[in-house]
Amino acid sequence: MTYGFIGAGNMATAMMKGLLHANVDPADIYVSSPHRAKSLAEELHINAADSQTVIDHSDIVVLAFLPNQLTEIGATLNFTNKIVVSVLAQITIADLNQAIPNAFNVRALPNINSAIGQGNTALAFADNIDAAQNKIVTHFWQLLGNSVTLEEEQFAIFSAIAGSGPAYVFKFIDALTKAGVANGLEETQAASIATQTVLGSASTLNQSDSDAVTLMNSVASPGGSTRAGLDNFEANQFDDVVAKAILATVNHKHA
Ligand SMILES: NC(=O)C1=CN([C@@H]2O[C@H](COP(=O)(O)OP(=O)(O)OC[C@H]3O[C@@H](n4cnc5c(N)ncnc54)[C@H](OP(=O)(O)O)[C@@H]3O)[C@@H](O)[C@H]2O)C=CC1
Ligand SMILES: O=C(O)[C@@H]1CCC=N1
Repeated sequence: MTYGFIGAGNMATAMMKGLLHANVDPADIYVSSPHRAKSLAEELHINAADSQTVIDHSDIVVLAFLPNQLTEIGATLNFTNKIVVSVLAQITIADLNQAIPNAFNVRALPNINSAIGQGNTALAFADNIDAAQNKIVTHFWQLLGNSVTLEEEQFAIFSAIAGSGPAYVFKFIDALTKAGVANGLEETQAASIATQTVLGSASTLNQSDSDAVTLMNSVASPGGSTRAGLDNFEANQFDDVVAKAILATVNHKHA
């Protein structure tokens, strides 16, 4: 199986690193982009080429440029009979079928954790995709982590929580780090403590039969310091802050 990437930015790099993490042969990965592709290909020992060559050499073509570039790029390249997987946020199957007719189009919404095989990706398939093609695409995403088929109406909220979500988790880790520094820790030490705490907590929740609130309460000893902190989160309407940020994410329209 050969994999082509049109675009060599943050998300494309995460997916290509994820394939390599899953032991895909670097010789089977192709990438094109105006600036970054060549140096990235040298770094990852994969192939850089012009976009049409990438398409022609690939069994699966992944679109990983910005959403507002679809019409122009779609009009200049020939994707006939290719399986085309777009990760362009907010671009629907109908948009893809219009911009890239004569292809087998798939809409995907991944996240950057794909780079280490810990991705979480939503998928929607055009009507002309058959079972064998569905299997090829699903297998590709399984190499990069978890994937789920989702109604297109739910892509916006999936994108906010799973696609943008890593940024919000990193923001929380940064806030914990800053609080650690403000209270006397050295910065790299504070960052390491905060990161390990988030990593361990997510794993504990993932391996537990409990939900997040039950585990939260299990940390808060009666009359203890955690309850004081949780009360402060509550007084500052932490849930509301998060809900508003997610709503802003969902409602944002790409230029
Ligand atoms: N970042 C993320 O976590 C996620 C991103 N996405 C989606 O992924 C897509 C890319 O986002 P992201 O990686 O963050 O953005 P970046 O800005 O990092 O990457 C955009 C890439 O598009 C390339 N590009 C520009 N013009 C062309 C062209 N004509 N032909 C080929 N490539 C071109 C750029 O090339 P060059 O670098 O050479 O200038 C660049 O590598 C977006 O559509 C976004 O919605 C979806 C889910 C998560
Ligand atoms: O910020 C963005 O538009 C993309 C979509 C999800 C994550 N990054």
